[in-house]
Amino acid sequence: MAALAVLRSSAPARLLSGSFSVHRGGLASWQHYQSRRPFSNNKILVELNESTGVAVMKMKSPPVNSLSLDFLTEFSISLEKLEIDRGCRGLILTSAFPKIFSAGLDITEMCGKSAEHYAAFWKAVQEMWLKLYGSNMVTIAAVNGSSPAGGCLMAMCCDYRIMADNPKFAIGLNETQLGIVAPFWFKDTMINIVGNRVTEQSLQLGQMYSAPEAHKIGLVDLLVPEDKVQSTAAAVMTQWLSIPDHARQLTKSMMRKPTIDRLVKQQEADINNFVSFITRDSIQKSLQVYLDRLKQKK
Ligand SMILES: CCCCCCCC/C=C\C/C=C/C(=O)SCCNC(=O)CCNC(=O)[C@H](O)C(C)(C)COP(=O)(O)OP(=O)(O)OC[C@H]1O[C@@H](n2cnc3c(N)ncnc32)[C@H](O)[C@@H]1OP(=O)(O)O
Repeated sequence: MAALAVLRSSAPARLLSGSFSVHRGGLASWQHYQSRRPFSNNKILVELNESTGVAVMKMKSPPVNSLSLDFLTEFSISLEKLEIDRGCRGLILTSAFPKIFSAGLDITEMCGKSAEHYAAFWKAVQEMWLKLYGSNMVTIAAVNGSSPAGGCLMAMCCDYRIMADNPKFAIGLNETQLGIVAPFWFKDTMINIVGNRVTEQSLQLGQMYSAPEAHKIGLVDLLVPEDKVQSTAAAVMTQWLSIPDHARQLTKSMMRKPTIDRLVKQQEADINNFVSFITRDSIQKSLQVYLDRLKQKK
């Protein structure tokens, strides 16, 4: 968080616009952030409304917004651009697809690849978490569909979660169902929202909660009809932005810094842990079985 605060105060918006090709239009128009990365297929659509200072980030990686290395890299770059843009104070994170917010980490990135690939992938997952959980902006997740594991983590990183009131949509950290283990920083993020007891049970069982259940345990803050998710997110954002930025940001930092520092202090060790865990034959087998089942369910 401290690192992001420094970035924000030291990079003038003019410089940002120049280096990242941010095109500014009239007051009422939406701005489109175009990524220049050659490998980018624009899996993330970002629209910044200059008059409100609110950006809407829509995940758009078919079919299910799984978090691949490319996706995560593009996500972190997009987020960093917004973070250092003084004209942007709030971020609404949502999905371009009805029914799916995000399917979580892309399982194919964790199967049958090299140790180097796993290390790069895990670093990208860490970066996504550090940037989103440590953001100075007001962040609101407009959860318009199911959101297992890494998808749930993204929503949990936000300051407030609004979910579509549909019992068919589920959210939770289901890692144990795949035969894997949610890392300590996933666990800490959940504890900070729902407390130790609920987290322990959820993680052991790999529990997915329907939208009403998630609301009941406090994993999501508000349930609204599917067609009201975006408008409600905008309305809640207005409330949050009425608080002076410096006071809100310092409070957020005070609450989240210990959790963030814990990973920052052992980022390399956490990558090594992940690589040695995911390369075990038994873990590779579990993931492959899970993936095959997913593909066969149709
Ligand atoms: C000792 C301590 C050591 C610590 C080490 C730490 C290790 C921790 C490692 C990792 C943490 C992991 C985090 C994760 O996020 S794992 C991912 C968990 N995600 C899931 O379980 C979601 C699985 N998907 C679903 O449940 C469903 O797909 C759905 C509800 C998201 C959507 O359902 P539906 O609309 O019916 O779509 P399909 O199921 O038909 O899927 C379409 C298509 O997409 C593929 N797919 C789905 N999810 C993923 C995914 N997460 N990754 C890759 N691919 C995915 C699916 O297979 C279909 O493919 P197709 O048949 O080829 O079309």
